[in-house]
Amino acid sequence: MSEEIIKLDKINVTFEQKNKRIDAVKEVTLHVNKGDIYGVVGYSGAGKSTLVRVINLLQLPTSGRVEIGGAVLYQKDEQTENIIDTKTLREKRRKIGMIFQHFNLLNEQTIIQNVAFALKHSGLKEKEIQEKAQNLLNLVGLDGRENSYPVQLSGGQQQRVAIARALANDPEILISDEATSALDPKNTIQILDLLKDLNAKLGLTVVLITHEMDAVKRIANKVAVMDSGEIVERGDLLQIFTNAKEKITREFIGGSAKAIATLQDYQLAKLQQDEQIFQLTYSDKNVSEPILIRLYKDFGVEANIIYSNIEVLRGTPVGTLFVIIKGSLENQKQALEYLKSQRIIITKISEQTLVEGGSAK
Ligand SMILES: Nc1ncnc2c1ncn2[C@@H]1O[C@H](COP(=O)(O)OP(=O)(O)OP(=O)(O)O)[C@@H](O)[C@H]1O
Repeated sequence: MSEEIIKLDKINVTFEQKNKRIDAVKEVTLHVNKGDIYGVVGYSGAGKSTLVRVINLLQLPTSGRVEIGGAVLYQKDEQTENIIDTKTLREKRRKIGMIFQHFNLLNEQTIIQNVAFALKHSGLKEKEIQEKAQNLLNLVGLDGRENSYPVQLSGGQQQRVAIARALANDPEILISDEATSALDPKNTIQILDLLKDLNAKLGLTVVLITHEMDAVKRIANKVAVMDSGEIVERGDLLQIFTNAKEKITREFIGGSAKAIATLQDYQLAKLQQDEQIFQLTYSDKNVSEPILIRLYKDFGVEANIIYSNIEVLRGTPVGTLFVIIKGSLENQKQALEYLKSQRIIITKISEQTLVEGGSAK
């Protein structure tokens, strides 16, 4: 079984202001396996930053339990509050790197000095610090730039420095809080690919906070959707993309999920008695196979495509078709069995699904 490196249980964070109480995080349980790239998406104000700051107790929860790498950092229920001692907390925090939208580099220092700064309390000798800082810069693709100053670098390069700095104390976890939000599309892709690379090379667990589903699609294996302080949906990337239940998830995913709204407005009313709508999702080698032609030839079932889309999830093309299948019930049943045998995920688009997802814009 995979090891759960982050275990947040029943986390609540409430901010009390003069006349106002803000429940920023409500009863959130989030478990992240070692080696996951776990995307947390949501609109601004959903509570994403507050939730991830709980992981290293930069934000103390109002109640709940925080366990990181098997150590309980914080636990509070009605009777008791237990928090790990300051010294151990400081050590634990060093094992959790963080990067942000703003790179927060020291502008008067060269980039190698910026990285070395994070090693000040590492116990290493000055020469070892310099060597390690250089290796980290090499790791993030900045060899040869060590004596540049932050202003001499592009945004993407500055974020690489911030990543090298975040990795200085060999963290097992990296929290990325909107780290690509200020970057142009090309740099965004490069930084995301670097995070994926570090995840593969170092076994680094990444928590990726973002409002951009494209970032999640590119590198995450799991995703949670936050809305008004709660996680409203979560799962494996493919599962969420093929079978999102919540309207807000569909809004984030766009593409085929949005097509459901169009179906409600347009297609469903036109269905004949011997017709049903299905969403077919297929990946890998299936993508190019002429499956629908076989449905007609082998099973006498007509399949009329009303929407098609291809997404690339973690480098794998995933196709989605919405089809109206027409034929006798028995033939339809056989055709669906055939599709299943081809490892195609079939979701019947029922009236209920359409109503639930229908108002997505
Ligand atoms: N220190 C604080 N004091 C009071 N309210 C806060 C504080 N920090 C966050 N909040 C409020 O908590 C809610 C959640 O904010 P949070 O920053 O976690 O959301 P977010 O999903 O990360 O959005 P963004 O991407 O805009 O940061 C918001 O209503 C915010 O105004």
